[in-house]
Amino acid sequence: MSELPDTTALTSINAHRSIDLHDSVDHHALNASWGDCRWQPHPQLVDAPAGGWRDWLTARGSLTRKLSQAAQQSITVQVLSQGVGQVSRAEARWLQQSHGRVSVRHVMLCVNGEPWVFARSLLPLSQPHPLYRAWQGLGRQALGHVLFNLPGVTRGALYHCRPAQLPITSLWGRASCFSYHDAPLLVCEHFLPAMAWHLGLPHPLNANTECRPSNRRLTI
Ligand SMILES: C=C(O[C@@H]1C=C(C(=O)O)C=C[C@H]1O)C(=O)O
Repeated sequence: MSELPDTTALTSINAHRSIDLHDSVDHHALNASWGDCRWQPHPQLVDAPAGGWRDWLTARGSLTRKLSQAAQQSITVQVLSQGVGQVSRAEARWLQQSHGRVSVRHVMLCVNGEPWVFARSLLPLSQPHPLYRAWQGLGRQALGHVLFNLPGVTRGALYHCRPAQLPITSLWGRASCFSYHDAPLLVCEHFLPAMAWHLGLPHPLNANTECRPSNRRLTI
């Protein structure tokens, strides 16, 4: 089977947009440092997430839809980048792609312009992927709209990571592998302080501390 063409090398789709988050984000650093994220199966964290966090970490439906219901507003997808990118060893193992190329999509799921969730999704390119065309055409449409409206897509077990494992301020993270006609697609989602603040979720490290986000925003 021939490799699918993907001419972009970590192309920033929104190069003209500036990101002004709680921390300044060097996107390439963000991509390269992803390997530091330690995913654990749910039972290992079973007692850790307090209060409403458990529900957010274990819900298996569309996160975009759940966020939109909780915020009572529509969610906007800000695409940070999409194109061939680096994957960590753990991610490569997860996708069984130790030598293959992978297309990496980084987005912020935003409410009122504030980033609530950072998501990193990976689609292997080492052989033709049945979701490749839809993936390439996503733009600002949420990946969840494709994944949860396509019969035959299945979702594997959810894994979690503890807060503060990204170069931006992140709270709990969750990840799982979707499968369509045996082709995998890995979706990793990290909850951000603005979401916790607006939804009244407890600070993951100190239940008595509020998750007040910085007043800096994603600017477009
Ligand atoms: C997977 C979903 O799609 C969301 C949208 C994403 C995107 O557009 O890149 C990525 C991760 C998700 O949080 C979902 O809604 O559950």
